[in-house]
Amino acid sequence: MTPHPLPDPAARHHPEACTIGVDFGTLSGRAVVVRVRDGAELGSAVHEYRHAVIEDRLPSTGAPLPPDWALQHPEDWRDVLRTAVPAALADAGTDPVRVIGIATDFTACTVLPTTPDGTPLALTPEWADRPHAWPKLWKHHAAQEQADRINALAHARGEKWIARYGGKISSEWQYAKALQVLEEDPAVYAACARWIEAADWIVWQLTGAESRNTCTAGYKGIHQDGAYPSPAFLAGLHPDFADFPATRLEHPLSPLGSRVGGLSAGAARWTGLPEGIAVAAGNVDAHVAAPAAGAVENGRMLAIMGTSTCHVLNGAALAEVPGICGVVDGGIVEGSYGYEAGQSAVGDIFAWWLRQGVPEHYRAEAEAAGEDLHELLTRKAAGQPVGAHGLVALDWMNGNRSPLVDHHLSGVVAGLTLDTRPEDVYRALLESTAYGTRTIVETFEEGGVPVEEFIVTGGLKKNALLMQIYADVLRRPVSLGTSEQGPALGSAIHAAVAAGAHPDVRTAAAVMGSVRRHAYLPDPARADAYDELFGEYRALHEHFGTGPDLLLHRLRRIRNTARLAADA
Ligand SMILES: Nc1ncnc2c1ncn2[C@@H]1O[C@H](COP(=O)(O)OP(=O)(O)O)[C@@H](O)[C@H]1O
Ligand SMILES: O=C(CO)[C@@H](O)[C@@H](O)COP(=O)(O)O
Repeated sequence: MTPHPLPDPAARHHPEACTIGVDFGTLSGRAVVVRVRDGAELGSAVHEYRHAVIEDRLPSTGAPLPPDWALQHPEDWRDVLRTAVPAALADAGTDPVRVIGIATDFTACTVLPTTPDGTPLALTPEWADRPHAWPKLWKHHAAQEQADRINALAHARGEKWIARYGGKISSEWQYAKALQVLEEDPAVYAACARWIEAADWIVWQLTGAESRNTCTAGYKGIHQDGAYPSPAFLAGLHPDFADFPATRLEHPLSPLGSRVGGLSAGAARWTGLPEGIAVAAGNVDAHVAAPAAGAVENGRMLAIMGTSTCHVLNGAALAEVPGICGVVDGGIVEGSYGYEAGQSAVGDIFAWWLRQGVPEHYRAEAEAAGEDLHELLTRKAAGQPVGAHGLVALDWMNGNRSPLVDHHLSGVVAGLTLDTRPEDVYRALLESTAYGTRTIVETFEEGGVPVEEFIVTGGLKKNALLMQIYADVLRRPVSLGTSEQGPALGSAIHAAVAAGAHPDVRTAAAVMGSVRRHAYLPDPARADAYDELFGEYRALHEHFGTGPDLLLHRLRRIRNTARLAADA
C-alpha cells in the first residue's frame, strides 16, 4: 500500500485545518473533528465498548471475578480508533488531508501490564487466562487493602509526597493496583515489562512508540518533584516492589499538548488519517476538558460529570488540601497548580437505580412518551418541593473518592417509607451527588484553594433538573461548557498545540474553547431548604464515614466473605 504523503507543514495554516480529539470514557469512545481556527466542531461519532465494564467473568475463560473487580478489553479501545474516528470524519465531511493532528484522553487510573513492545498481557496466549493480566479500569476497587498499607507506611515514614494526595493514596491509582498484582499473581507481575496507563498505551498504538504524560504520572503515579516514591519506601510494602518505578514506569515524561510522535502507517490505516500527523501526549479525560470549557484560569472549578464526577481546579499556589485526589504542578495547564478531586459514582448511581428500582410500567410509560428512563424520572421528580420526599442519601454506592478516599464505604438512603416512589429516590440520588460536590467545594475553600466559578461538562450536563439542583445546593451559579463532547474537544485543543497551530494550551483554549457562563442560577428559597438537607447529609457523612469501626466496612467484609464462599 503506498504510504500516505507526509503532511505539508503549511497545512496547519489552512483555514479548514482541523484536529481530531478522541475521548475514551468508561462505556464508550467519542471522536470529534474540530477546526483549529475557531473550535468549530465539524463532526463527531461514538463507539460503545463491546465488553463495556468487565465485572462478572473473565472474557477469556468465563471464570467468575472476585468482588470489587473492574476490567476492560484493550481491543474495545482499538475499535474506537477503527470506527469512531473514520465515522467522525465522515460525519464532518472533512477531507483527511485537512487533519493536522490527533490527541486522545482516557479514564484514569485505567492501567495494564504489557510486554516490552506494548502488547497487553491480556492478549497473549500465555497470560490471557490470568485475571491480573487484564487492564484494571479506574473503578477497580479490590486493592483497598494495599492502599491502606501504602497510606499507613507513607505516614509512618513521613513521606513528603503523601500530603500532595490529600493524605491518602486511592486504591484506584497505580501503586495499589500494581501491589495487588505482585501479591496475588507474582508470575504476572514478573512478566509485566511495562505498567502503563491506558492514556499512554493508546498513544503508543497511534505512534508505535512508548510515551508517558505528566498528568497521569503526577496524579496516579505519585510522580512529584521529579521523582517516584523511593525504593526504601516501596520495599517496606513488599521486597520485590522496591524497583517497581525503575523497571515498569520509568520513561521521560511529556508535557500536555506536546507532540510525542507522528501517526504510524498502521494507525493511519485504522483511522483514515494522514500518516505522520502530530500525535499529542496522552491525557486524563477530566483534566483535558479544562481548556474546552473555559476552566484554565485559576479558581474556575470544572466538574466533568459522567459515570463518575471529576473536579479539576487550577490554583496559583501549592496547598495541601485533605482528602483530594492530588495536586500537580502544571497537571492541568502549564503555569498553575492543578488540583483534582472526585466522586467515584454519579451517573453510575442513577443508572443503578434505573436498572433496579424502576417498575415495568414506568418503562412502558417512557417508551410510549418517547423518553428514556432518565427523562421520565426527571420529569416526574421535577415538580416536587425541596424535601417533600423526606429522603437524604449518601452517594457512596461506589465508595467515597473525596474527601474520605475509602472505596469500602457504600451507599445509604435514609427516610424510606411505604409511600416512597421511584422518582423520589431518583431525586434524592441526584441531590446526594450535589451534596457530595458541595462537600468537595467546601474542602477546597477550607484548604485555601479558592473556587470562584463552578463549570460543568460531560454527559450529565444535559439534565436540567440536575444542573438546577447543583446551583441550589451549591448556592452559586452553574456555568456549562457548550460542547456536547467536552473532553474530546479538549483533546482536539491539545492536538492543535501539538501540531503547531497554536503556541500553547492557554492560547488555544481562548480560541477553541467555549462556555455558557451562569447558565443556572440558585433560587434563594430552595437554597435555604437545601442547606437544612445538606446538614442532614453531613450528619450521615460523619456517622457512616468517619470513626474507627464502621458499619459499612463490616457489611462489606460480610458481603465479600459470603460471595467468595459461594464462588469457591
Ligand atoms: N439524562 C440523564 N440524567 C442523568 N444521568 C444520565 C442521563 N443520561 C445519561 N446519564 C448517565 O450518564 C452516564 C454516562 O456519562 P457520559 O459522560 O456519557 O459517559 P462517561 O462516563 O463514559 O464519560 C451514565 O452513568 C448514565 O447513567
Ligand atoms: O478518575 C478519573 C480521572 O482522574 C476519571 O477518569 C474516572 O473517574 C472516570 O471518569 P468518567 O466518569 O468515565 O468520565
